[in-house]
Amino acid sequence: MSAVDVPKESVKRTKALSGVTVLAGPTAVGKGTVSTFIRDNYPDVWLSVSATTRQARPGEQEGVHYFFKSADEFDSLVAEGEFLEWAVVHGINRYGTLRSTVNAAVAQGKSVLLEIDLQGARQVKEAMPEADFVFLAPPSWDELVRRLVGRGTESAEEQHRRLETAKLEIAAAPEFDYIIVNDDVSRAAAALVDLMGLTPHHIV
Ligand SMILES: Nc1nc2c(ncn2[C@@H]2O[C@H](COP(=O)(O)OP(=O)(O)O)[C@@H](O)[C@H]2O)c(=O)[nH]1
Ligand SMILES: Nc1ncnc2c1ncn2[C@@H]1O[C@H](COP(=O)(O)OP(=O)(O)O)[C@@H](O)[C@H]1O
Repeated sequence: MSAVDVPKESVKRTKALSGVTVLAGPTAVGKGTVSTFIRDNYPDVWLSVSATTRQARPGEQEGVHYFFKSADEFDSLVAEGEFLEWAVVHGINRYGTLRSTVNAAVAQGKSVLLEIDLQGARQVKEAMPEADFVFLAPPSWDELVRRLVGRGTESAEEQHRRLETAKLEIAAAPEFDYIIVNDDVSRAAAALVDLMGLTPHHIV
């Protein structure tokens, strides 16, 4: 796998705060890790809980990590227009953001964060162009490969497939308003929270 150039950090605000921030980025860059860190350390951020057809993993709770749905339940939600966006991610499972939960949080003045994939980010951009779009980038291509391999949750074949997708996702970085490099989880989380107009406190 040949190395590809990764984008540099760019967090200078270029548009008005909208209350909705979309975080996307390539596989294994640390989207889940940064989101979990934010959920645990920044209660002022309202982290959207997605619906998914994938199986719950040990320790995952309904309504905290995801709303777990059967394929039929997911179909009904799609048919009823309940999704702000949804996509098939990594070829198998469907994931989507429920319109009602996001709208309710926005109406209450919450700072909403959606951690979704690139296909979903593009759909939100169509529906809510005023939202803030943040791309989470790896410090380097080699580090992204190390994180994917180090996580050890995919077969070698699946890792290869995800890295091919990651190249396309990295090429889409210019579609985003801001870029945060996930070099250090607490620093990247603080940069994101700062961008969302909230006070990033320092955790020792
Ligand atoms: N489009 C979209 N993607 C989502 C949503 N929720 C999660 N994802 C993406 O789905 C992918 C898989 O997430 P997850 O099931 O946690 O698996 P893991 O990232 O492989 O541990 C990640 O790329 C997430 O960004 C959503 O509501 N919509
Ligand atoms: N800033 C970081 N430095 C080093 N390792 C990281 C960092 N952020 C995440 N990781 C590790 O990289 C791997 C992929 O992170 P994960 O959150 O699962 O990625 P994603 O949700 O984007 O697929 C995990 O093993 C995680 O512990």
